[in-house]
Amino acid sequence: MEDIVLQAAGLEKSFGRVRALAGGSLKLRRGEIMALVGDNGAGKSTLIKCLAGVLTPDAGAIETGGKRYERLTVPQARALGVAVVYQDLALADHLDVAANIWLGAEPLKWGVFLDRARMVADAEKLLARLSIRLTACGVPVGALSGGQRQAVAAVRAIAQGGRILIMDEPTAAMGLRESSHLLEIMSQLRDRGLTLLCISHNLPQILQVADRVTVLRRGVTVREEPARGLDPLKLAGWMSGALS
Ligand SMILES: Nc1ncnc2c1ncn2[C@@H]1O[C@H](COP(=O)(O)OP(=O)(O)OP(=O)(O)O)[C@@H](O)[C@H]1O
Repeated sequence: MEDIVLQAAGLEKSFGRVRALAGGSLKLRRGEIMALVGDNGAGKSTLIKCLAGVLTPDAGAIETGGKRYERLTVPQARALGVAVVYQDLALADHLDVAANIWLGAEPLKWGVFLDRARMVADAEKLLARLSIRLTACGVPVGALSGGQRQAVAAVRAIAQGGRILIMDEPTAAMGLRESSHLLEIMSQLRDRGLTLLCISHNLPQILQVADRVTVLRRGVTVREEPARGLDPLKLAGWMSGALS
């Protein structure tokens, strides 16, 4: 049976005269990587912002956690486990891995003092549970590679309750080795039962890890396909409209 964790249907959103979304839909299953693809301006960012509660759709609905929402606020989306791992990552470079994982949700001793020992122990436990190997937890994140930083941002989202992770171009500006490390981490997170929705322009690369692909064209979801064996050229054809 399909285990749907989030479903969006008929989402519409206009900015003045620009129709960014005109029928965006999406179905996310537990423990899958869904690639969200489309040409520039197809509405991908607008769609994920609606899911994360950053934008209010003009029409359509989002179903998650057994309820239907016509609008979500950011705190509501977070409480429902929807977390965006932003491209700029919003990490504190001078703080170490453990401090970044618990940033804004630090464990306290006697309700007042920062419980550093617990912070490190919990971070290490979580990384081990997710099978993510990073340099020691005491290293400032400013010294990590792009892939490792992205992993820290994803782990932070999970530590703070994220179950559906939205990643916008996670491997953009990364070298080959770094991006393949990150793709590996994404697969591990999927194998631990997390759901990943990932915007990507790099079709051959995202097809290496995605389970399914949603194609947006001019604000409309035109395809939802299994990723296995999908030809990137065919995918590009659906994106541009050269193939219907
Ligand atoms: N805040 C905004 N104000 C006005 N127009 C906007 C705004 N946000 C998005 N748009 C427009 O909506 C359309 C869809 O934009 P969106 O950023 O969602 O597309 P995208 O698929 O993410 O594109 P890209 O791959 O280039 O990031 C575009 O025409 C864009 O210019």
